[in-house]
Amino acid sequence: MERKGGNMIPSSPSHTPRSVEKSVRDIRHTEGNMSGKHDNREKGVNVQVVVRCRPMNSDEEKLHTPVVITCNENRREVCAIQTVANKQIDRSFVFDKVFGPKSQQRDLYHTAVSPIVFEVLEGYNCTIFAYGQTGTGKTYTMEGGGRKKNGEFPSDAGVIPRAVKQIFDILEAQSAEYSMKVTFLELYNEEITDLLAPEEASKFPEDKSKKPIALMEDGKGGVLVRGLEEELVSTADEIYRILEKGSAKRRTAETLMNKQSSRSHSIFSITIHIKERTPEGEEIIRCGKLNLVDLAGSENISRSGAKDGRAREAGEINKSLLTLGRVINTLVERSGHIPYRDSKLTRLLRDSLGGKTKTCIIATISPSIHSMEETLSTLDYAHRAKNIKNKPEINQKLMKSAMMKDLYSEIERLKQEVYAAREKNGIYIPKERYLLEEEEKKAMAEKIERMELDNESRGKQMMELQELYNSQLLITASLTEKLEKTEIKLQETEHSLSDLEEKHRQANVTIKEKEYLISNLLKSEKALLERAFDLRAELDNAASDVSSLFTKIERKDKIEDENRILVQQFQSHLTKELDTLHKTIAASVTQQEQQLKGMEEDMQSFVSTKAQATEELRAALEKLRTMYGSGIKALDDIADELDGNSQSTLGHLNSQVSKHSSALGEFFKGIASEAENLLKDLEDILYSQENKLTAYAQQQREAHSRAVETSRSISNTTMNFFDTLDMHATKLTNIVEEGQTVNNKKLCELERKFEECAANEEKQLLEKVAELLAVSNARKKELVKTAVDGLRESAASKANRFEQEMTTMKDSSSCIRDEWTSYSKKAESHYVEDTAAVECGKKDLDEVLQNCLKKAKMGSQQWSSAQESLLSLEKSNVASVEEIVRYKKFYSLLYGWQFKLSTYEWVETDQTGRTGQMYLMFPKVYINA
Ligand SMILES: Nc1ncnc2c1ncn2[C@@H]1O[C@H](COP(=O)(O)OP(=O)(O)OP(=O)(O)O)[C@@H](O)[C@H]1O
Repeated sequence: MERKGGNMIPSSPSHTPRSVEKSVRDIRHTEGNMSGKHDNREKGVNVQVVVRCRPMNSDEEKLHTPVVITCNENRREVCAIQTVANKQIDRSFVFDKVFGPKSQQRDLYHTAVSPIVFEVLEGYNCTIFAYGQTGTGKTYTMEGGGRKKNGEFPSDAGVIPRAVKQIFDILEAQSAEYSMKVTFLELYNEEITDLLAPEEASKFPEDKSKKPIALMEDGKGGVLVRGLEEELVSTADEIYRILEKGSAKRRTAETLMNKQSSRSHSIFSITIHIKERTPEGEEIIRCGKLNLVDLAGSENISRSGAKDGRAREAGEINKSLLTLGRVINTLVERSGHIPYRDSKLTRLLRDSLGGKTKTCIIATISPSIHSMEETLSTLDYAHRAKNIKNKPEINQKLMKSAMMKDLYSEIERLKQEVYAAREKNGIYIPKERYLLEEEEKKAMAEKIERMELDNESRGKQMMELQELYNSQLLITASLTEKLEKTEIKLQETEHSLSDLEEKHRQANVTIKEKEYLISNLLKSEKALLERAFDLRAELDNAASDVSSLFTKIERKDKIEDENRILVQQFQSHLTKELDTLHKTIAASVTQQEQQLKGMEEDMQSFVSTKAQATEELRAALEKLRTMYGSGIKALDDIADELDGNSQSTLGHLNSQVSKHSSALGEFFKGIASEAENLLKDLEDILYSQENKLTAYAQQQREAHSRAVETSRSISNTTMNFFDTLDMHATKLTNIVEEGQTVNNKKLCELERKFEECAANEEKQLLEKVAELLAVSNARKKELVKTAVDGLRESAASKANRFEQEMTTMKDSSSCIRDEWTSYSKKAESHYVEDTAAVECGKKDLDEVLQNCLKKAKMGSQQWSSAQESLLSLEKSNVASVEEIVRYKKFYSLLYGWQFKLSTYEWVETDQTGRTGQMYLMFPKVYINA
């Protein structure tokens, strides 16, 4: 097979001005206008963003550095576990592809890069960026491990060698005619260096291995890298050689983070030209380009530890990266002007960011907690970049004949240049270098002129100085004399100097001591200041404590007010209750009085009835007496008559006597029944009186017991109320006491703390400071003390007032209680007395009644016995009269009848002590024998 790459005419559509001019000049036969691709061009294709997390390195593993990044390749998610203020905040990001720490170079390449390579071979321009913090594996991902000694393809080979190998493999498999060339440049401090340029003496002696390359606008919005070396490659091995060559030239600076960290951006470009044949048999060239960009570390420059000389370097790296960020932001936000021109990096990659190129960004991150900040910023950056839209277009295919024609004319032009140079028998110098040298020459001539003028003025100065020298010699002679004198003096002075030196040394020692003291003082001042701040914070705390105390006091006041209101309510309630009690008692007293009055009236009416009955009894007795008198008289008359007419009227007498005797018997019967009725009435009256009295006594007892019950219940309620009041008062006192103790404790604590602090500080400070501090402490102490005292006083006065109030309340309540107790005692004693008096009265009355009854019974018995005796007497009389009439007719004249009345006296004493008398007279009949 013919070595296709070698047969191809090298052409670079973008790296050299010539090739670009050519490509623009050519009439292009455009392919790839298929509808899908056309759509992509219209809508735009998002930049593909891939995240790769490196594994923990040996140092991190040794130190057991915590892992804060987790990668979920299936869900294409990266999760950052962040702890802010003891709270775990997880942030997750989703990307087009995610590769975890265990991912292999091969996996990443096949999943993310291989499809891009196919697109390159289709004729697209594609760019792969590696973006991330230093040491996260950008270079590892792009370049990978070194080539193995036996020439094998290593397993850790990166994207670049794999891409080249894949391209070769595909093209070989297609047996296509192609050529592949690579360029490798570095952007460092905004300067472009060709990493593939041959080693040659440069006009920059400080960096011989590199020559600066300019960026040029092509006038059509594109950028050209002028004079960039392009190397033709035909095997993967060649790629390694080129990479090694380029890497050796890359500038690396040792930072604190990664000893091999790259501080420059590198762009490795592969351009492929593939020869094709049209159906018409015409040869055309398909062109694709792959840019592989390894950006500089994205970390914060201050953290990387770069110093002094690297400041510019850092600035420039940042300039490129910052501009890249700004370009991405502007593209994402679609906010007007895109600042491509602000840095060389963005100028070079312009087409890859929002242009016709297909772009993929590989963001590399570290899983370590120490890189958390940078990792998050990388993830944010990459996530934002996902929204960039490019409008990829297939490069126009060149016709081989047109290309050949162009190349021939180019060769012709170059030939003419060489010829012209040869004709002049000299060395051909490019115009720019000539102009530069001319300028240098001019500058040199000006410099020489300036130096001549300078020389002249220096000669004049020399003359002046000679004169001055002569005069100075004279002066020196006089001065030598003086010197001698001075030397003597000097010796003296030396002595004193040594003294002084000694003193100086001592002074130095003193100064050192003082310096030490001053530094100590400064330290103490600083400590003091810190302490002052602490104190201020503590004072603030104390103030807040005091304010909380005030709030507590206010709360206490409020409670006191509420208590006062409660006491007032209680007072009014008590007054009301007392009023009601007073009224009840008054009502009961009036009721009792009324009952007593009623009783008195009843008694009076009873007494008057009794008096009346007695009167009636007396009148009846009087009547009886007169009746007896008249009866006796009539008997006397009869006896007289009998005496006178005994003889004549003996028979008549007999009948008359029997008549009289029956009349007398009836009369006695009537009197007896009357007396019996009278006595019965008396008895009834007395019984009814007794019943009434019993009922009244019962009523009185019930009323009294009711009154006593009411009084007792009121007393109990009042007692309970007093107990509740007492309990509340005790509770309140306890609360106040507790509050006071807490206040006292806090205040004591504050005082103690303050005194401790002050004592500690006093010890630490020097005398002067101690004095000042003492003064300020005293002032502060006084302030605090006055504040504390004031607080204490106010708290104590409030507590005193409260206690006073409580005592007054207690006093008044105990006074009321005493009064109440004495009143209830009095009422009870009155009740007892009244009950006793009533009982006594009732007893007396009972006794009187019993006496009355007894006497009435006795009266009635006597009356009935008198009646019986009278009747029996009457019968015996009748019998005797009959006897006399019958058997002793003669002797009757000799004997006379004699009646005598025996009197019964009944004395009674009533309640008032008055005595009344009742007389009952019974006739006694004696027969004078
Ligand atoms: N995925 C990975 N697997 C194994 N080792 C890795 C991986 N990624 C990075 N490393 C190792 O980490 C170290 C640093 O990687 P590398 O030099 O590629 O970082 P970098 O991002 O390119 O740094 P700089 O910005 O300084 O160029 C290297 O020793 C590399 O071998």
